[in-house]
Amino acid sequence: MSFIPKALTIAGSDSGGGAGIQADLKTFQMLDVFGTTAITAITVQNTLGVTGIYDVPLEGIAGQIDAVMTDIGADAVKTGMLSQPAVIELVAAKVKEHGITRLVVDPVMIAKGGASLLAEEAKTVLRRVLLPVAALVTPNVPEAEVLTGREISSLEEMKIAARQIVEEYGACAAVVKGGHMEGPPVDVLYDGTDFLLLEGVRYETRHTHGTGCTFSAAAAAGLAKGESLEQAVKTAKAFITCAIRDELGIGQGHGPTNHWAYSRRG
Ligand SMILES: Nc1ncnc2c1ncn2[C@@H]1O[C@H](COP(=O)(O)OP(=O)(O)O)[C@@H](O)[C@H]1O
Ligand SMILES: Cc1ncc(COP(=O)(O)O)c(N)n1
Repeated sequence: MSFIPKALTIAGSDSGGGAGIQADLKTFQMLDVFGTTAITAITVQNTLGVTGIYDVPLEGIAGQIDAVMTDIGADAVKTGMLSQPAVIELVAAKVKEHGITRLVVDPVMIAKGGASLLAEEAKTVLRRVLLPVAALVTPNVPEAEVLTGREISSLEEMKIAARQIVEEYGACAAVVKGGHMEGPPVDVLYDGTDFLLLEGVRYETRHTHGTGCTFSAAAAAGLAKGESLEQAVKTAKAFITCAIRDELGIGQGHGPTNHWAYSRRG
């Protein structure tokens, strides 16, 4: 039997299928990685927004992580919605306990519809305990502003934020995503030594629900396959660009992206 790369996502469930655990699993599958899950919260969600959040008890989250790691294992792990400080502390402890090194942290804070997915007091905990064990952190610009306490309105300021996340908070690398900036969406990777700009084309569409989840899951899939960080984020950028470009038109609000598009591209 040939080697099957495996990735674990620790994140929230999106009943609408576009973000969270569902986006992560679809992305892993399309990139030939076997996906496993530890669900942190169940959101009642569709393309119009989030109308309920049910947190999974800590023992349940710990149990899922242990069940996966002690049997199946994971070549990479990613985190999404962690919602509460105690969940972040637990995940950081489990990362150390299981010796997880390829950890992608997507610091999910607010859903596209505006619902808060991370408690206010959790933001400092995230910075203090999870960033130091991350191989890659993938904030969008508003998340990078919260993490660094800086306003970001230019490419230069995105670079400063990416460097701060690595040099001050201890992550191995950070990519600050430019989807919320004006003009072409450029993402900035800092790996502790060099900057890499991931250039993109902006598509005018409202179907961008789950773009951050999908990007970070694709990066985790690349790391699970043993790709270099640079290769993994380049593939992630291509994957999300195709997924936004070939919109599905599902739902009445911010619809999901197209997880088939990258492998079906011409
Ligand atoms: N309209 C768009 N067209 C093309 N790429 C986009 C668009 N919006 C976001 N992206 C890309 O999708 C990814 C996620 O972007 P972003 O919106 O910044 O994060 P999040 O989904 O976490 O808010 C990034 O690679 C970004 O450059
Ligand atoms: C369970 C869950 N996790 C993450 C997001 C963020 O995704 P987005 O910012 O693209 O709406 C979400 N809406 N729901």
